[in-house]
Amino acid sequence: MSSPKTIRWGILATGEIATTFTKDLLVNPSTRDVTAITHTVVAAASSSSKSRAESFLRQCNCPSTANAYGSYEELVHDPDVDIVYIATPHSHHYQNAMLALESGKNVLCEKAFTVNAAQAKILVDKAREKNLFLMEAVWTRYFPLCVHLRQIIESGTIGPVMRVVADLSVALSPEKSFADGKHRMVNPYLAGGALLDLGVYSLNWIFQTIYYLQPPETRKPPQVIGALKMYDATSSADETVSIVLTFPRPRSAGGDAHAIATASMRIATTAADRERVPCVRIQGTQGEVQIFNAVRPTRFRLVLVDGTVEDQFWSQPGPGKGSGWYNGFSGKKNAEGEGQGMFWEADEAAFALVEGRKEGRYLDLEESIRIMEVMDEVRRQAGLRYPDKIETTDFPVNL
Ligand SMILES: NC(=O)C1=CN([C@@H]2O[C@H](COP(=O)(O)OP(=O)(O)OC[C@H]3O[C@@H](n4cnc5c(N)ncnc54)[C@H](OP(=O)(O)O)[C@@H]3O)[C@@H](O)[C@H]2O)C=CC1
Ligand SMILES: O=C1OC[C@@H](O)[C@H](O)[C@H]1O
Repeated sequence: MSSPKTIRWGILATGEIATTFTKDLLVNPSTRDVTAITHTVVAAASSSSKSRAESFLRQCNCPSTANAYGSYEELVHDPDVDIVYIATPHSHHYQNAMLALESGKNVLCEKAFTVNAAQAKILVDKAREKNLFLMEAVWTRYFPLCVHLRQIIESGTIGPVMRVVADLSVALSPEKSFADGKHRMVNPYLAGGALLDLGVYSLNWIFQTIYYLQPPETRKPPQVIGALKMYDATSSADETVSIVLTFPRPRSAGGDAHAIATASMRIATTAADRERVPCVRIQGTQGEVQIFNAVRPTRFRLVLVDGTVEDQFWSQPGPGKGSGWYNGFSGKKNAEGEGQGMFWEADEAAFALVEGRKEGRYLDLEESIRIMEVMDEVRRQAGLRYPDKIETTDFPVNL
């Protein structure tokens, strides 16, 4: 057996998700039966200071040889970096990804991909021009649970999918949690709000079960009707979003499919029992699949019209040890023997590099653009615009 190919990562930014991702990246891939690739971290950069990058590398147990940088520019010029993981707020993705691509680096960029579709298209063009890999890090889509879900749909078990209802809502008490208005969830200068932060997951559940499963030549953008409620009268961050989508589909595929995407940082999906109330329902003519966690799902329920009710479980292998990894504001810690599950998207990026692919298999760049277009349209209908300096497609812009 040939030895695994090691992918050398550079981590751009040192906040919450950068920490979780980096810890997950360093979980031994053999714990999830991946043997052809491994990951290492060769560098991390903080825009605040070199010492912040140093303490990040220590905190994540990165190799002692990893370079710490006090600027993102230094990171993207490190010749040892194969791929840059971008973990800044949404507002910064376009500038940071452009910086990395211009410097010849492959990129895995956190969700939401950019602030608007125009930025996303320019990044995609740049990646193609430079023949580089680029992927949006919607980690949930790479979970084996989601791969299996899509296989179930393709097998016809639930019949043609006619409707998907998807919600990601968390009661965050924003006035209390983010009182000074600076937090990325409510700060318009960071493209904060429910739509880009949470709604993007709801849209991904819908897109992956309706749009992605159509042959590329029949995929058409959905019609969109959206409503946004703003967080407060003075802020341009939304707290609750509801979107109705109609996906045009050939009659042979079941005809048009409907979907409803919702998200909120004001009220939770369910006030009490998250284990019993599904947040995503994928409904076909012969049955449905129910999902109980829209971000880090570990179980789904298959309910068929013949009366079958079956729960299926997927673990997230890793060292866990209740180490306080990021759990979406829940404050819960991962159990002993668990990882977060961000390694699946990292594996997909690594396999793409090894195989010479320039896009991910489970969420390609055209679809990331389509999803950004839906969010643009919702904002257009609701009259929500972020500050010019983060909506711009100019590069470079000092944010
Ligand atoms: N996949 C997932 O489950 C999750 C994804 N996310 C996504 O990850 C991204 C970052 O979120 P998260 O890690 O929670 O955010 P944090 O605020 O914890 O971290 C963001 C980091 O970005 C850097 N940064 C650069 N410029 C700014 C700026 N002007 N304001 C704030 N930070 C800045 C900072 O790192 P430095 O000082 O080192 O440069 C900062 O630590 C978002 O796009 C979010 O949607 C977030 C949570 C979960
Ligand atoms: O990506 C995310 O996943 C979990 C959410 O709670 C968080 O706000 C978001 O950024």
